[in-house]
Amino acid sequence: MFKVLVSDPISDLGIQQLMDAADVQVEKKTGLGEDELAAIIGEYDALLVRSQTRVTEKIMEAGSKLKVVGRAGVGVDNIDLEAATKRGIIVINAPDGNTITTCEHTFAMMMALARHIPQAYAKTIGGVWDRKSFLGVELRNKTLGVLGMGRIGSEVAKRAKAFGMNILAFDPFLTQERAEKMEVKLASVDDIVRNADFMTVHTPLTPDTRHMISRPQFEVMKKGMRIVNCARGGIIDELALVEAIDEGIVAGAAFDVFESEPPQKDHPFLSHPKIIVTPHLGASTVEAQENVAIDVSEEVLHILRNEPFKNAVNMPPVAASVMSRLQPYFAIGEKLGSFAAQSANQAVNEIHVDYAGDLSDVDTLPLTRYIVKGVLAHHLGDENVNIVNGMHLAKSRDINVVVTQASKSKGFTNLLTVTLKTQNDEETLVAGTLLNGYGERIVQINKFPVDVAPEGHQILISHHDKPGMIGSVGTLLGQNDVNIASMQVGRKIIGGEAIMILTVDKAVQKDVLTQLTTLPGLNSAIEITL
Ligand SMILES: NC(=O)c1ccc[n+]([C@@H]2O[C@H](COP(=O)([O-])OP(=O)(O)OC[C@H]3O[C@@H](n4cnc5c(N)ncnc54)[C@H](O)[C@@H]3O)[C@@H](O)[C@H]2O)c1
Ligand SMILES: O=C(O)[C@H](O)COP(=O)(O)O
Repeated sequence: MFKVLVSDPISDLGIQQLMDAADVQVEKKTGLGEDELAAIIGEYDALLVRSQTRVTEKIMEAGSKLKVVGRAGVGVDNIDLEAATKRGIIVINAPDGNTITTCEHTFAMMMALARHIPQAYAKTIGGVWDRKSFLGVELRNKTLGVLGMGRIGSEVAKRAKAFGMNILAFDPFLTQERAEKMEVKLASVDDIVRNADFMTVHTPLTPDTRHMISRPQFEVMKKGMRIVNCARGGIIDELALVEAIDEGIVAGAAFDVFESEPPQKDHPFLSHPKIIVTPHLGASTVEAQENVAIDVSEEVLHILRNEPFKNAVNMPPVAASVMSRLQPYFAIGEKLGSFAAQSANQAVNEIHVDYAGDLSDVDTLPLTRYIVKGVLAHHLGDENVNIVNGMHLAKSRDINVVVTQASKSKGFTNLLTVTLKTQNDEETLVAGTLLNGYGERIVQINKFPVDVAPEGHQILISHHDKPGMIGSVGTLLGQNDVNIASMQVGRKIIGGEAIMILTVDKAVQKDVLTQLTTLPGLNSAIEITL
């Protein structure tokens, strides 16, 4: 039974599939401090959060069973990604579910700013009928500068066009071609600052974007600018903004987010007549909360059940087209890695993976992660390695991961060859393929061609090719109550070196392997479990 802790308010409807899953127990405990969370996290396999819970290194350290942190939303700045990656904790988010909702909130803020709605509301309900103080401006024919043209920024630009606005857009990844397609004008930050009437930011908070609008930008800013921030506090320098408003450069600002949340009671935004604020409500609609919770619950289930999942924040994204080509190979890739590590059973210096045939023209990194996981898990334990931290663990142990593509596929439609180089410059090679209609097959072990299904308990025997070997191995295993399900023999030349690979029904005792090595002509016997 997997235990999932929900530590922020997350939509019940959205997490219904987790609550309904027979193998999952969901517990909700919101409002916990770091120490309180660290004290209980050890019991849980998954943690679901929004932006309130700070998932710090201390919490991950205490989360000995933690496999995944699911963020029901976009921003993961409340999660220590480096600490998660180091420990193999997968961090996933729900990047699409709240895009429209946040875009609509941006518009609500822009309209409220243009028409002084919060200020007018406050006065009206206070009994003052003031029709003079709140002269607004239209959006029509105004220029809107959009900084960050990702999911939300693009939707904002689309809607702003419907309001008759002209759009200046800046994003390091926005090409001229895409800008034209979206009917926006590609601009620099400086162009926007100097020419826009309204400006809205939709970037993440990074070292690059922190205070990207600060004193130098305010100094050259078009007079009367109105600024909206529904992205992250800190993109716009808060103190410099207040100064710019007081100096008459900026006409007003609408902020949903703060450099520190919640803001201190004496934060200058909270009492400024030209600044309107909401308490980080950008994603707070019924629809968005349901969407993000559904998305994140689905992925958490996949991860807990060891099923392939789409994207993790602490791994590079994989295009759906690449994923659909690679996914069928994940299981055999991991098994080949594990088989190679178990048969080498020595410290590994290099993991060399060669992809051929169908796998020669696709970005195979996600598949390599499974192979590396398979190799390392034999030495480090299944619970300590996964596809998120495998590459990191290999690097930290000075294990080179070398990938080649497009070598000969030896007649197979697809061929994965894993070669482990070990300390004494020895090599262990295992190659496998997915055979149409027959599934996974190991087709080569070291220099010997074989045809073996990689599953269950196997015994890999190295021996001299001579009459009676199969019989003596079979007899000895029979005497020890080990039932053989299948057997394959591989050799290069008659009477030379050979290998035997047996699939047996249960784990083999160590002393049975020792007895096998006493048989005349038998060099080694290794048990391999897949
Ligand atoms: N207020 C809320 O409740 C709320 C809700 C959802 C998202 N957000 C925040 O909104 C922001 C945008 O979300 P999104 O889903 O559109 O993300 P996104 O990843 O789709 O888009 C972000 C864009 O910013 C661009 N960018 C990065 N650095 C930049 C720079 N220096 N200058 C200009 N552009 C830069 C990226 O290229 C990308 O296109 C994030 O910070 C997210 O956390 C806030
Ligand atoms: O990054 C996000 O998704 C937003 O900031 C929403 O945060 P929330 O889930 O805490 O509302």
